[in-house]
Amino acid sequence: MASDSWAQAVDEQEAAAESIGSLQINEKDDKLKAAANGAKTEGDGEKKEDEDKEDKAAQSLLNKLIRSNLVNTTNQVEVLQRDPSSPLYSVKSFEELRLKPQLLQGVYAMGFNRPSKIQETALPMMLAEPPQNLIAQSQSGTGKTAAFVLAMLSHVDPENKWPQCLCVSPTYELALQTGKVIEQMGKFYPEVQLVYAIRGNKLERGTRLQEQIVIGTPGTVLDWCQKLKFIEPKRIKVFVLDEADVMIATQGHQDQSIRIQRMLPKTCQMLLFSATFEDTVWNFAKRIVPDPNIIKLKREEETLDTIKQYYVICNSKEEKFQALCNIYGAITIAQAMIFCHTRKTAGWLAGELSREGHQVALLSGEMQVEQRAAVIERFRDGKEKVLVTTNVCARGIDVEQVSVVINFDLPVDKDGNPDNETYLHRIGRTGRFGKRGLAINMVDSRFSMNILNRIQEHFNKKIEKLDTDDLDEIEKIAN
Ligand SMILES: Nc1ncnc2c1ncn2[C@@H]1O[C@H](COP(=O)(O)OP(=O)(O)OP(=O)(O)O)[C@@H](O)[C@H]1O
Repeated sequence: MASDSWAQAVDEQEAAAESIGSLQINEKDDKLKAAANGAKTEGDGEKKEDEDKEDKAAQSLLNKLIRSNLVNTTNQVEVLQRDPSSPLYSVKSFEELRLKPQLLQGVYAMGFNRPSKIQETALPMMLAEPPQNLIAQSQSGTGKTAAFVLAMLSHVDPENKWPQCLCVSPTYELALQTGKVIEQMGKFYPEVQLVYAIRGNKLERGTRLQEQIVIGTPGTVLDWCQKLKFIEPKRIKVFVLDEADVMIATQGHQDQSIRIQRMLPKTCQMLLFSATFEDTVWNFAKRIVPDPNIIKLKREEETLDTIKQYYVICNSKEEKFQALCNIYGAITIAQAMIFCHTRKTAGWLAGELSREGHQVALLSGEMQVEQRAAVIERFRDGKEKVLVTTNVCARGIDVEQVSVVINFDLPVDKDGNPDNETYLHRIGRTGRFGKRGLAINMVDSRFSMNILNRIQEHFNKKIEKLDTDDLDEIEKIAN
C-alpha cells in the first residue's frame, strides 16, 4: 500500500477490509454471504450483550487468522480417563486411525503429516466405539479444531439426509472459520454437506434440513432445534461446543448451549473445547459433558532466550520515527509489527511510514472485527510488510510469525507500571521450536527509561543499547 496519500491508503485498506467483510465465506454460496451480512446489519442482540465476550471472540478470530501453522509444543498431555482401567490409546500417524480413505486424503491435502500433540490422544478417544465424551483444553493453534472436524466427518453417515453433527461456536465469524476447515477436510467427501445456523440465514418455515453437519451460534441453533424445528435434535450423534471460554463470557450463550444439550439423546457424543480452563469454564463444561474424558495440554512457556533485545534513546516521536527509518535503511526486515500506546500515535506513525514508501497496515480499535480480520489476513499473506497497532488492539494476538517487533512505546499497565506479561507475549517465543527474533524498544523519556530498566530486571535479561545513527552498528544486529 505504498500510496502517496495516507488518507487514500486508509481508504484502500478499508475497502479491502469491506470486500473481505464476509470473511471469505465460500464465495459461491450467496445465501450464506447474505446471511453473514444480514447478521451484521440486523444488529445481533447477543453481540451487544457483552463487550468482554466480543473482545475475546475477536482475539480468538484474529489469532486463528494470523497463524499459518500448528503451534508446536514439547509439553506432555495430561489425561484423565472416565474409566481409568481402560487402555489409553494414542496414535503417531493418521493411518492408525483407520479413517475413511476420502478423509485421509483430505487430511493429507491440508498438509498434515502426523497428528499434533493433542490429536495423538484426542482422536482415538473421539473415534472410539462406543463414542466417548471429551473435554479438551489446549492453547489456540494446537489442533483442536482439526481434531473435532475429523471426528464429525468420521461419524456422519452420508446416506442419511438429516443433521447428525451439531457444532456451536460463540460468534458467526468463528463458526465460519470452523466451516472452512470442514469444507477443506471434507473436500474429497462431497456427499457430506454442511449448513450454517447463523443469524440472518433465513430458511422457509417447515424446512427439514438435509445437510449432515450444522454449525452455528447458540441462539440460532436453539431456534432451529426448538422453535423452527429445522433440526431434529434426537437424531444428533455428535455435539461439539467450541471455544467454551469465549462462550461463557456471555450468560445468554451459556444458557442456550445447555438448553441445546438437554434436547440431545443420551447416546449423543458430547465434545467440548477450550483454550483456557478457569473454574467457570470447568463448571460449565461439566454441565455440558457428562462422564467426560479430560485432556489438558499445558501452554508452552514463552522465553526471551532466542530474542535479541535492543533499546534506542530518542527525544520525541519524530526522532523515534527517524530511528526507525535508519533501522529500515540498514537492515532488511521482512515483516515487522510496531506497537504504539495510543490510536493517535499509531495513526500518525502509519501515515509517516506510508509516506516513506512502506507498505503499511494499521490495526486500530475503531475498526469492526471483520475489518481487523481483513487487515490481519493481508499482513499474514505478506501484502503489507509493516503492521502498526495499538497495545489494546493487539492484546492477546500471537505474533510468533513476525521476526521483528518494535515497541514504539513500551507496554505499561493502567497504573503506569511496566506490563511485563505483555512485553513477554509480544517478544517472546515458545520453547525450542522458537525462531530467533529481534526486538527494538524506543525510549523517549526518563519515565520510559525507568520502565525499560524494570523490564530488564524483571526478566534478568540484558537489553543492549543501539545507536541508530551508526549504520555499521545497526547492520550488526541483523547477523
Ligand atoms: N496434525 C497437524 N499437522 C499440521 N498442521 C496442523 C495439524 N492439525 C492442525 N494443523 C494446523 O495448525 C493450525 C492450528 O490448528 P487448529 O485451528 O485446529 O488449532 P486450534 O487448537 O483449534 O486453535 P484455534 O482454536 O485457534 O483454531 C491450523 O492452521 C491447522 O490447519
